[in-house]
This record gives sequence, C-alpha cells and structure tokens, in this order.
Amino acid sequence: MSSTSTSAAAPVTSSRWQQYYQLTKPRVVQLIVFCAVIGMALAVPGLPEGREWLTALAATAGIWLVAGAAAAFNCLIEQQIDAKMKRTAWRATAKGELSRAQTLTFSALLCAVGSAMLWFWVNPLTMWLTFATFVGYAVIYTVILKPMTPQNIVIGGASGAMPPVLGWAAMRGDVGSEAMLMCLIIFLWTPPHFWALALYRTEDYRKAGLPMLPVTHGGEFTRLQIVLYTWILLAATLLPFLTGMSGWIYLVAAIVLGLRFCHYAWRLWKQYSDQLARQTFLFSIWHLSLLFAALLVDHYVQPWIS
Ligand code: HEM
Ligand SMILES: CC(C)=CCC/C(C)=C/CC/C(C)=C/COP(=O)(O)OP(=O)(O)O
Repeated sequence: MSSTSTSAAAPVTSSRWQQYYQLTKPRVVQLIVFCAVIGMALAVPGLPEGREWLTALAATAGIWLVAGAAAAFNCLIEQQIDAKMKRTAWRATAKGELSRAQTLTFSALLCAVGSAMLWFWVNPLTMWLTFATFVGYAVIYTVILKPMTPQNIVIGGASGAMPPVLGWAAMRGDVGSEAMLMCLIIFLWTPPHFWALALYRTEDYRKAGLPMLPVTHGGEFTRLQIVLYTWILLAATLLPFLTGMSGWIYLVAAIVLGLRFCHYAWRLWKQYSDQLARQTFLFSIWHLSLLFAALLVDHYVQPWIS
C-alpha cells in the first residue's frame, strides 16, 4: 500500500493506455472495490453458491468500472486545479496530454458499460445506487462541495462510504443494516484519512484556491478534528461486535487498529511534523484495509470456532 502518487513523484505514464488507466485513480478504486466485495461476502451466509458467484463477479466489475468513471470525471472537472498542485500536476488531463473530449468519452464509456453490467447481470437497485454514488462524487462533491466549503469531504465522504452498501445490494437486492454500519465506518474514517494528507499538502490546496480545512481553519484546528474523528471512529468500529454482526476476531482487530489510529492522531496533535502527517495518512489506508479484511476473516472463521 505504499504510495508514489501521494508524493510529488509521478507514476510512469508512457503509453496512452497507462494515461487513461491513471485517470481512474487505480489504487483508491482498488480499496473501494475491496470494501464492496466485503459487503457482498457479508451479505451471504458462508461462501456464495452457484449463480451467486456470477452475480458477485459482475457486481465487482460493474462497481469497478463506474468508480473508475467517477474518478476520471473528477480529473476532467479539475483539469486546471490539478495543474496547479504538485501532487496532481502529472495527470494526463492536467498536462493536456488527454483532451476534455477524450476524457469525457472515456468516463462515459466506463460508466455506461459498468451500469449495463449491473443492470443486466446484477439488479436494478445496485445499478441505481452505484449511479447515485457516481453523481455524489463526480458532481455533488467535485463540482459543488469541494470549491465551496471545508466540510466538502465530510459530506462528500458519504459517496466514498457507499461501496459496502453496493456490494450488499448486489447479493441481497436490499440495503441491510449491517451494510449501513460498514458505510458509517468508512464515513467516519474519511475525515482523518483526508485531513492527514491535507495537512502536509496545505500549500498545494492554498495555491489551488480550495477551501480545505487546514487552509480555512489552520493546522491546529484540523489536528483537533482528526483526534475527535479517530475517537468517534474507534467507538463506531465496536458496533459490528456489539450488534452481533461480527465476533471476537473482528473486535480484537478493531480495537488494535483503532487505538493505533488514535495514537497517530494524538501524536500529530501534540508534535506536528509533515512526516508524521504523511505516516498518519498512510496508516489510515492500512487501518481501513485491515479492518475490512478482519470483517471478512471473522465472517468465515467465527462459525467454526463458536
Ligand atoms: C471524499 C472522500 C475522500 C477523499 C476526499 C479522499 C482523498 C484522497 C486523496 C487526495 C488521496 C491522494 C490521492 C493521490 O495523490 O493519488 C487519497 C488517497 C487514497 N485514498 Fe482517499 N479519499 C476519500 C475517500 C476514500 C475512500 C472511500 C477510500 C477507500 C475506501 C480511499 C482510499 C484511498 C487510497 C487507497 C489512497 C492511496 C492512493 C495511492 O496510494 O496512490 N479514499 N485519498
Ligand atoms: C461509483 C463509485 C463506487 C464511486 C466511488 C467514488 C469515488 C471514486 C470515491 C473516492 C474518493 C476519492 C478518489 C477522493 C479523492 O479526492 P479528490 O477527488 O479530492 O482528490 P484529488 O485531489 O486527487 O483529485
């Protein structure tokens, strides 16, 4: 989970295919799809059977394509903003290597193919929820909230939190409370995830004229918010155990990971450095990846040991 694109170094984008591929923000989308797959796994007792495998496969591909389309659409809208920021200036859209028409066509194509897969091979509910998530990120967050308010990523985070709900809907055809709980966890995880990055990229965001929290309210206030969110997140991650959705294996992982995240936030609050902010951001990615992996392991192993 190490990052090159979170640093100033650009990934090598030699071929046109690679340029298009990078527009889909592949690493972010991989974790998004992983969370959707966990939503699918938890929606069925035990392993999927027969046709359920095909549904899960089509749902994974469909959600992947629509999420990639949303990311590419974001690059299209933010072409000029991306050009001003060190972290994003390498993108093919920002450098003018891909035109607006090419990017729009690419995004529309991915969205159409992904939506068709969900409609025909999964179910209409999943298609509509995934499309709403596309609109939530690509339009509501990118076009409206991001340039308007420092709460952009809090409200916009709701769309990034949707993947487990999409996965659940794919297998069950409804929106279960367990899926909503996973959604709540990602929703509360997003602010400390993003603000840790925004702290060591504050100058980038200031230059681009974006009202991110460290730009509008300063580093100290942002760090306090990160501390508060990591505590609330730790409390929320206990809910799957407390509601009987998950067992001891998950609980141990949630407590260890949650305390570690709180510890990072606390150190960031007490003795800030860009390096620590970067480490906190990278840890946030491990935190969510391992927490969701623990949900999965618990789901399959717990029935055998209880
Ligand atoms: C509104 C919500 C979110 C915001 C504003 C946000 C913001 C960011 C930003 C600015 C980066 C750096 C990207 C780069 O330089 O390429 C990043 C990286 C990342 N984000 Fe988020 N994020 C959000 C939600 C999510 C969600 C929901 C997930 C997964 C479930 C996620 C997973 C990741 C991963 C895996 C990376 C590392 C990418 C890499 O290593 O290149 N993010 N995020
Ligand atoms: C259909 C579906 C599941 C859609 C998922 C939507 C999605 C891709 C959410 C991820 C959020 C994300 C990439 C934030 C990056 O923030 P930013 O856009 O502010 O970052 P940037 O400065 O790197 O462009």
